[in-house]
Amino acid sequence: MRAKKRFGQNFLKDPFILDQIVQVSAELLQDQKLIEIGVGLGDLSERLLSIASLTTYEIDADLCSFVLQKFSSRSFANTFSLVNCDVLSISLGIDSNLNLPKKTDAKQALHTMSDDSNSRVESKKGWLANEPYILVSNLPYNIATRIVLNLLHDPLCEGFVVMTQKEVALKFCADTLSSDFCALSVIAQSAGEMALLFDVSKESFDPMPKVTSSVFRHKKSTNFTHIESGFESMLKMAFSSPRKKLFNNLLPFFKQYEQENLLDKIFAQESIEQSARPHQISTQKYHHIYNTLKDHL
Ligand SMILES: C[S@@+](CC[C@H](N)C(=O)[O-])C[C@H]1O[C@@H](n2cnc3c(N)ncnc32)[C@H](O)[C@@H]1O
Repeated sequence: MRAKKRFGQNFLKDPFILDQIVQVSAELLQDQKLIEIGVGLGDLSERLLSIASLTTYEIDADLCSFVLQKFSSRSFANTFSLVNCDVLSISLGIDSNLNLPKKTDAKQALHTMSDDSNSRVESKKGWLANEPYILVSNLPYNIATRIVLNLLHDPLCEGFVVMTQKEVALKFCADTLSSDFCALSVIAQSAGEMALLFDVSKESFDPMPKVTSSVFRHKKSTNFTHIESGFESMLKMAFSSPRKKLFNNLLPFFKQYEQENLLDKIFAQESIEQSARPHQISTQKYHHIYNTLKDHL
């Protein structure tokens, strides 16, 4: 079976790494549904079936036929469902975009976005299942960031174990003060607990990718509340020039709500130095900044 580059097909062949992924997944899994993105040649799916029933989403019809044929002669203790579709065509039902609200009706936009998000959480519709689930995947690298963001936003995704390029994993798992700390790290920490687990060398795959990969784990916080798109818009501005002062990056965001004076007060109240850079501020402080702005509108 020839790998298709456009679908990010780098198949994980190292049995030791495959077993390690299954082991950390088993530790995370309780009674949730188990879901995988990308069946590939079925090596990870086959091992995951030893711990639970599994639903796998796969875009490539050729791989679906190959794996169904391969599995036809085996009997698994658990049930396997293979869904041939593009996961990104499945509606998230939650607004995860990082676009700024329109300047003309900025105040209205900020309120509308938070109102919408509350009602969405209550609707109990998830991205990849309508019941609590854990996702395990060696992700297609070209869409890995989008997939991880979707999982972080989905209240029904209670956790995941994924492999991405190391560079992406470092961003999602970075802590304040690290040079990798960015908007993705703040979003990840807002949703729950992240842990960078281990690196995987290029040689573990066929075909070999150009870069090293890393496996990381997320556990959704038990008191998870929806991550508002207004908060994400603020983060986008905060990290727009990562080496510049946070104050200057945030000023245009506050200006559009006619609250530039409030930014000074928040910095004083939160004991944030005017010279602070975006990566030096904790996730908690970013929430305080956003909530104080919202309280003033
Ligand atoms: C990096 S490979 C991993 C395959 C296998 N799980 C493994 O570990 O070897 C990524 C898999 O995701 C599939 N894929 C790529 N884009 C997808 C999409 N948008 N929706 C569903 N599956 C996708 C690819 O066809 C491929 O099988």
